Amino acid sequence: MKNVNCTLTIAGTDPTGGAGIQADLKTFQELRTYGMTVITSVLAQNTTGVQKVLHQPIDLIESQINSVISDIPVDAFKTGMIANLEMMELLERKIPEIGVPYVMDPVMVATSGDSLIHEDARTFLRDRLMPFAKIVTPNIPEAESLIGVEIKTLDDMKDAAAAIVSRYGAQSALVKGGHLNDQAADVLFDGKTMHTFTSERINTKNTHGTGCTLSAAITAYLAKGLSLYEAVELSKKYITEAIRYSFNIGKGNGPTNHWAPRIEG
Ligand SMILES: Nc1ncnc2c1ncn2[C@@H]1O[C@H](COP(=O)(O)OP(=O)(O)O)[C@@H](O)[C@H]1O
Ligand SMILES: Cc1ncc(COP(=O)(O)O)c(N)n1
Repeated sequence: MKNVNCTLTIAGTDPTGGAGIQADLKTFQELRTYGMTVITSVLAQNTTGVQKVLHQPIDLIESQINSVISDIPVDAFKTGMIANLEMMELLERKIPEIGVPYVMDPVMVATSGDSLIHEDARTFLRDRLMPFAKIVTPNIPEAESLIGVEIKTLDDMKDAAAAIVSRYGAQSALVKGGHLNDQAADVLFDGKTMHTFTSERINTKNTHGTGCTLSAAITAYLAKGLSLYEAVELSKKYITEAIRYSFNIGKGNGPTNHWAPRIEG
């Protein structure tokens, strides 16, 4: 019998370690799961933005997934940056094969403002991959792009979460309020009930990788067998402390601190 819960992220990289695969792996590790990675795109990026991108060949992405699932049972997995249509078509085949709770972080634009996904792939992500998701975790610009409506208030966020579930078939949607000015409230609609998770807004520019970290934490907690509500509640606490004690390094938006949630309880 295996003695650890196993997590997998399918995403792009960040050599400065703040976002993407690297943030996911740190989160998986801190939350005491066995973290694994499939790399979709290799990026040259840092706290100031994205300098270069190389998408991996589709057959190499498929082989990485096969290497993992033919050997080690995955308990929950997430996707982050899936840059183009070909990668999404591959994932449409592979997600049901992986067959465990799937967390979709619909990554579109980095904190720096750089676009991380081709325009034509957004529709595919929404219409073909979203129905597989146990939870999809858009930030406000991503939710606006998904439903085509502007989001300015908490009520708009709730409407967006409900629309994502009812229109596009995700089991649940967490619309994150990090981009609203006066609050750090996230809204979860689980198909039946609307929940709001609120924390104080921390006055910092160091928010590089916050979305990656939050969705990786949800994946880890789901892998450990927690309910969706518990997974989101604990992940919100994790990201709040990781932002509160974020590292003041780099010339742009610094990274989150993965030790903080543990040190501070
Ligand atoms: N300044 C902040 N203070 C506290 N929480 C924040 C802050 N900025 C973002 N968050 C939280 O971090 C998580 C990621 O949110 P967000 O920044 O909206 O996503 P993304 O990184 O995908 O753009 C959410 O739980 C959000 O509420
Ligand atoms: C490879 C990769 N994936 C995702 C993000 C988004 O990061 P954020 O969590 O700051 O929105 C990123 N900057 N790089």
